[in-house]
Amino acid sequence: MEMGALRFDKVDALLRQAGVALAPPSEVGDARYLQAVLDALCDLSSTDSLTGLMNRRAFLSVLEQELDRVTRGGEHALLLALDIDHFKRVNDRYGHPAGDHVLRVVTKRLREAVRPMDNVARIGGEEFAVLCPQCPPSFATAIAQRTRVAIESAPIELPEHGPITVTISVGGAFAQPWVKGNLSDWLARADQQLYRAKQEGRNCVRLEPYASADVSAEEKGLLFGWSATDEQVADHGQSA
Ligand SMILES: Nc1nc2c(ncn2[C@@H]2O[C@H](COP(=O)(O)OP(=O)(O)OP(=O)(O)O)[C@@H](O)[C@H]2O)c(=O)[nH]1
Repeated sequence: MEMGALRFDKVDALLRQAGVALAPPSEVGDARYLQAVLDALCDLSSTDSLTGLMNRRAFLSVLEQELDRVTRGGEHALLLALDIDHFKRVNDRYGHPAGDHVLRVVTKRLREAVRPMDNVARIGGEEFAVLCPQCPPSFATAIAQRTRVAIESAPIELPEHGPITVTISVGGAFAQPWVKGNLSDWLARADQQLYRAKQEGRNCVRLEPYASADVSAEEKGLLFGWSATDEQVADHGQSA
């Protein structure tokens, strides 16, 4: 392929604007340059530019993979939906830049409040989500409360305006092993709990009640076409 036949003016401008500097093809060769452009565009299209978090599109893709893993017999996964309380008032009182500052501080605190393996994303204006893989339901309340407390526990210092108290409401829902899950259903269930948290006073956590799924070997076979031998292999794999 002739590099001269491709137009790079728009992509160059976009990457420069995003602060991405790539070595030119004359230095690294055509193939490596093209790969670097593709990688940079992938990063841009999956990142929220204000907070640096994964955006909704990228998060849905991660969630889909996790659902698949859990459905095939992994451990439970917890999805948290988190929303800043009365965020409109922050914008209205202190201005949009102050609101943006709050979004960045909330991001930092959420990242610090969860495990490195958990995925934090910004999925809407003032709405965040956290995916906690391998999360036994008995840990869920503590994890969700940790995120809530991380935001409430210290005021956020607004440049030019001083400290304000910010709180979040948190809703959570599980993906269960051996249950064929559905992405939009999982999101909707977490959102339902978030709605409950808002209705029941804000600055609180509401998790869906956990129902254990006892799935027989026969049902697993029907769901995934597994044989008893497959299952023995999988069980040995897990306990090793
Ligand atoms: N500063 C800033 N504000 C944003 C951004 N995205 C969305 N918003 C604002 O987020 C606010 C959301 O307001 P509402 O949906 O009414 O929710 P709320 O005021 O947080 O109220 P509750 O969620 O019911 O507690 C609106 O004022 C949006 O303009 C952003 O990127 N930056």
